[in-house]
Amino acid sequence: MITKEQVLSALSHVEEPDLKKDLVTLNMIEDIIIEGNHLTFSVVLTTPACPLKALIENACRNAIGHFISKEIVVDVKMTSRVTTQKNQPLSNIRNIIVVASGKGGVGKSTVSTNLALGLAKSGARVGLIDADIYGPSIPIMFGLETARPNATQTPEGKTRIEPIEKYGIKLLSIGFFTDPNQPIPWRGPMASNAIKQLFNDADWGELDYLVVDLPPGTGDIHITLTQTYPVAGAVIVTTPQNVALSDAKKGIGMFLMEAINVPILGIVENMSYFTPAELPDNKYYIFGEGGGRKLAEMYHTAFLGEIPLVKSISDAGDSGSPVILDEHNPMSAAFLDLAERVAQQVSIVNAKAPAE
Ligand SMILES: Nc1ncnc2c1ncn2[C@@H]1O[C@H](COP(=O)(O)OP(=O)(O)OP(=O)(O)O)[C@@H](O)[C@H]1O
Repeated sequence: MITKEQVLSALSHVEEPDLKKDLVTLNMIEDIIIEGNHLTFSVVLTTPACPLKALIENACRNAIGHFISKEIVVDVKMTSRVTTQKNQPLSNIRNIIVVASGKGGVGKSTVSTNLALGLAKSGARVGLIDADIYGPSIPIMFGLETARPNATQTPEGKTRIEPIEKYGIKLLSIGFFTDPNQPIPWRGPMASNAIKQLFNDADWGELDYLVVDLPPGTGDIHITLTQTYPVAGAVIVTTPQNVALSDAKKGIGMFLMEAINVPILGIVENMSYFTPAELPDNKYYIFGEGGGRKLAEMYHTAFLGEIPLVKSISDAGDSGSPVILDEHNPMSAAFLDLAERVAQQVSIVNAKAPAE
């Protein structure tokens, strides 16, 4: 008969590749049940979107086989408990991820949308805030142009806004509160207050990740947000052109300023190459090649992936059904990979700076 101690001792040889410690030291092993030669245990990952799930499961099986006996029937349950970012004042929201770009029109909203849905697809509880006061595009991308969230008054006279739920996530856009045909000349404090309301007055419930689609560039919203609600990290979206890369550097520089101090989770290069639908294996690097990857290397941050320029992404965005929802489209897997890489980086940042 094997013992729990033997199991823990065997699993202490399995390292979590990102966190660089063994699973037992990281308290990731739970619910060990031994019945004859049948062993069951759970591995509690730091995110359901862990890209190393299969690898860790395999390593656990091998460790039991190698250090105890190959005769044991091993049943590993891969579960997760999402870690919380440092100093998060909103107790119900574990991690705020901002999506930013230096330049406009590079695909920030497309990435935010598919990232949020990708995280939800892996099993996480996800919210999405469209804080792009200059051109909120999330309502169109979700087919919610005419939606208006319910707002109620609490007995204390406070407004409670109910985020709209669609495709398994909760969302709010600054666009739900404005007339799309009536441009608003946002002044600094007014914009900052409107954004704060989306955080403070909304009934988000419990969230593992709140993704925030920021306006392009660097401005009041970025400063208000990062100073009022510490964020877990920023995802920077760029296209391969030099003009976009140079603006992306300014965006990164802002997050790294001492007064702002937001970790960069990584760089996504959007519209990396063009692939015609009828020739899916052909890649045309029309805007140059490798710029996003070089930028990531320059700032010692993760390169989160290349997303090609394909008509289906644009069509999906326009039709209110984001491309990640279409499992037959290869772009669905590409965005799911992206979501896993982002979740992985959040876990790494949290492990380096555990909540106080
Ligand atoms: N990889 C892609 N392939 C094809 N079209 C794309 C791709 N990424 C984004 N688009 C399209 O490009 C347009 C701009 O994208 P999006 O709104 O996501 O950019 P943005 O950076 O958020 O813009 P803004 O500066 O307005 O905030 C949209 O029509 C979108 O569907």
